[in-house]
Amino acid sequence: MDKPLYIQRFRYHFSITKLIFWALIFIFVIYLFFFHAPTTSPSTTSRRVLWGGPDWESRVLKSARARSGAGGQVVLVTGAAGFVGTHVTAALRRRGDGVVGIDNFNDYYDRSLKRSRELLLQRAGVFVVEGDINDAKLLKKLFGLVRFSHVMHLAAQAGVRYAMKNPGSYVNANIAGFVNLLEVCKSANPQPAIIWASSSSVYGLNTKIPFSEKDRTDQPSSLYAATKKAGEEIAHTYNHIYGLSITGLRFFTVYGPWGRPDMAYFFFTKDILKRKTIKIFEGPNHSTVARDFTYIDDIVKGCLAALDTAKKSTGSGGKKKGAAQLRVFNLGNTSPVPVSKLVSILEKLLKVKAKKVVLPMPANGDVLFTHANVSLAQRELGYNPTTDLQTGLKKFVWWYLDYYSPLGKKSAV
Ligand SMILES: O=C(O)[C@H]1O[C@H](OP(=O)(O)OP(=O)(O)OC[C@H]2O[C@@H](n3ccc(=O)[nH]c3=O)[C@H](O)[C@@H]2O)[C@H](O)[C@@H](O)[C@@H]1O
Repeated sequence: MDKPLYIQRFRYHFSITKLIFWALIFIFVIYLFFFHAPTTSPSTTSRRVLWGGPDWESRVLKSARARSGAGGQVVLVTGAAGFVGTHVTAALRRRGDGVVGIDNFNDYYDRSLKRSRELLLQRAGVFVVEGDINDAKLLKKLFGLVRFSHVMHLAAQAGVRYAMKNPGSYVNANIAGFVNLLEVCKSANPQPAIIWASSSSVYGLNTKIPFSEKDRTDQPSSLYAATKKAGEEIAHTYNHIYGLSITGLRFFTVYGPWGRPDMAYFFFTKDILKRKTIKIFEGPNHSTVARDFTYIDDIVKGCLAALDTAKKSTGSGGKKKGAAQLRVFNLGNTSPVPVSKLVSILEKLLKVKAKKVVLPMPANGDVLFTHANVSLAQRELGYNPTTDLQTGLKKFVWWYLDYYSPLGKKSAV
């Protein structure tokens, strides 16, 4: 039997109201999800309060204290829980410099490895502040507490191929973050001298070998390289306007213990041990792809020599007082090795035959080869790399097997 008309109307209106109500709830949830969810981008700071307070300040001050009798240098190391950052920080500490680290512990790769490196530095008496170089307040606070003589700027979004997946993280860390840091450095009193990590990737499509600092660097083949090249130009500007002393170091495929899991030598090791197939890229017409693999200890020596030979910045409080030092150096190994050779060394060290497939190099920003001419660094820094790939990989593999063994260092953290 048909219901009376007023009941039908009531039901009709009621269901429309219900529909509108749920639609509004749905829109609100979507809004919350997209605009208020904590960001997971690797290079952004989380919303947790990570710094400040008397205890935090006393840890910073303690870490910044140089050992008596040492050079009295006080260094802020950015990216201190990173691969190169950890090694450089530990070396500075060993020789008695005051060192404070800063790292945002982003999730670009396994955070627990970064925490293990932090623990290593903590045991050596270095405090790594958790924070982002884009946080101007934090940087100003640090410079308000400590008269840093140097900044070793190693924080970056690294990796050539990942730039196609997350371009924004490169702009955020390598450009915005660098500018933010330089802004704080230029206003500091005294202004620190800055040493920072550029990259061999700035040589891009350059075919003149070996790569020399005088060669062209205006043909980057990845966004990563473009942001590093931009960093070199930005360094020029801050040197020119504000009298900041700045040294850029072009690292060539750095490898070694405590390395980065996103790099080929690292994940090849992992995959070979797991009997997973690895991909080896080759160039056009089956040409070899090669890298000037450089061992971490050689890079550390280059970084410390750059710091020790850096002249003081000339400005103060944001004003330039005279011309300041501006340098760029290649830090490589001077002997490129084909990726296929890297794999055969790993096979011998791991005593496992790799399952491999050879593929044409995808258009992913990689270059075919790198080869450093380091004569400038030799002359000015006394830089002289001494570790060949076989020796360096042996040390890496020892570390890897120990760290990832059930009873290894990893389980101690
Ligand atoms: O020297 C540099 O400037 C750069 O060195 C490395 O970049 P890359 O040399 O590309 O190092 P890997 O990513 O470890 O690649 C090494 C070689 O292995 C090759 N590869 C990589 C991945 C893969 O699956 N198969 C493969 O054959 C690459 O094409 C490359 O020739 C670092 O990842 C960069 O952050 C750094 O700035």
